[in-house]
Amino acid sequence: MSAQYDPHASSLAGSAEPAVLQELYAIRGSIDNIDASLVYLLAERFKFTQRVGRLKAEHELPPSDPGRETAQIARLRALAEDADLEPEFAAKFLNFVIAEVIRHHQAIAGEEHDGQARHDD
Ligand SMILES: C=C(O[C@@H]1C=C(C(=O)O)C=C[C@H]1O)C(=O)O
Repeated sequence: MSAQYDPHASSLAGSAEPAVLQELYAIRGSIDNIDASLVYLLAERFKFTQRVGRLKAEHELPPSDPGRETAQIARLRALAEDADLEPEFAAKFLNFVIAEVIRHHQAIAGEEHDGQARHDD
């Protein structure tokens, strides 16, 4: 955790009663915990997708898999509906993450290709 992080950083400090601010900070403590979990979860997801990227590059498979993506987006939309989360938001979020993963896979494939080209020299 960053040593400089101030959990009470706010532009609202002078605008509300101390009791209101106390409640706000308490709620924000949980928001902070969730945000930290999201970062750890995303980091772990990217570790796995990097493995997929290396596997695909080794076997000359394309970086993206549209069939898999369509199924995942449909699944996430349904989960979001059950969880009372905007399905459109869930789909946008997953698409955003997948686009980044595909960029990584393209980079890994490029490195693999460069490595092979050097090896063939
Ligand atoms: C991770 C993969 O590669 C890409 C990224 C995906 C993802 O981030 O979930 C899904 C499909 C692929 O377009 C995969 O094929 O499993």
